[in-house]
Amino acid sequence: MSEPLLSIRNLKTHFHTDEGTVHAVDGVSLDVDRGETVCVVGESGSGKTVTAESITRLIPEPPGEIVGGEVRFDGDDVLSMSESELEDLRGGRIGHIFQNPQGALNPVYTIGWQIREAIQLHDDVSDEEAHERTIDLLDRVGIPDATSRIDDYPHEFSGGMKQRVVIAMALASNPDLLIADEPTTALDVTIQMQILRLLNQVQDEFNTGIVMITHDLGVVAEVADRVVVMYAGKVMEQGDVYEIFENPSHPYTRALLECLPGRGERMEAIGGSLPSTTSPPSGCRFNPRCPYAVADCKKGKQPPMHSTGNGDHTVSCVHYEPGADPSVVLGEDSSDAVGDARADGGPETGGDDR
Ligand SMILES: Nc1ncnc2c1ncn2[C@@H]1O[C@H](COP(=O)(O)OP(=O)(O)OP(=O)(O)O)[C@@H](O)[C@H]1O
Ligand code: NI
Repeated sequence: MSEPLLSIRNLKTHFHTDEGTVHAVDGVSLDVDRGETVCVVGESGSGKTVTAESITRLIPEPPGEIVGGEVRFDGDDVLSMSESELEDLRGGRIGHIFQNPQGALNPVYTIGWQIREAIQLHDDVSDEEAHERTIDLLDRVGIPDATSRIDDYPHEFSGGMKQRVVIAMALASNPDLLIADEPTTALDVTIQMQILRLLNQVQDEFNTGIVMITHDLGVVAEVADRVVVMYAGKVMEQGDVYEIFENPSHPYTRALLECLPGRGERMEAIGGSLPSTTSPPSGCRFNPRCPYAVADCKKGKQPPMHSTGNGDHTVSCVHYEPGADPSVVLGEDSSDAVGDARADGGPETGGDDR
């Protein structure tokens, strides 16, 4: 198989604060292929944004510092790039869409001017051609009457239309990778769906890789090919979107899914709160809140990623260690299927062969 478009290995990003060192991202690995959407999910404060911003080194340094790991984009080592190489990458081959379109647009310039700037920053084209492409981009992101709206200022657009403008800017350089951090959170549900569909169309057309950060599992179900579940700076579980929804394996993922309306019986949020980021618990980060925690979960490091036996679905939990019994987490119903798949002797065999 060819190399992924984006490959993050064991990334560690810390913040040096008066209260101590914040381990915001603590050994995260993930891959994104061309044309693939990878959703990064997890509660507030789990390190999703810091992971995304570390990719093109957007985190404020200081207090932030990438203290370890590797980020490769199309084979290039991003963490060793010079500032000018990084500037070429940002808004060039990698486009960013942030949560709040307000912050991404400059209120004193027309949106046409801002998109033309984004085009000409990376492409040596005439004003006339940049103008044509601006209209084309606005058309493509579904802004009606683009020719006349090009001279409007950001405040003349609604929230949904502003986010479309931001997406047009991110697309100005025909990026290979889009990083979208909660791109629809500030928008109402109908607009949200339109924006997600738009990103999907762009992806189909240009084979763009997308990293989508969200804590909305409805969005995940809508757009994700693969899902990475983060908790307290660590990856708890990752795999194909169907696997994550059908066979959620980490107790944390299962708790997250049970919070989805219409899924489990429990609709309340997960009990307890995120551990201290400056002195996280030993063992699995989730152990203080985990109903299945045993002595092994409380010592040493975060467990390695163990295969669930289904494709590339992996989970950082001692109950999935080779030889362990995941039915502790999964309950009786699921023990057959998982035991069979793992082929290391589940308690009962000969159940239905799904
Ligand atoms: N500039 C900073 N200085 C100190 N700590 C920071 C800074 N930026 C982020 N952090 C800390 O890093 C951790 C991860 O934050 P991050 O913003 O990545 O979370 P998130 O998963 O994106 O949450 P949300 O869903 O709320 O956006 C948090 O504990 C946060 O307080
Ligand atoms: Ni965030």
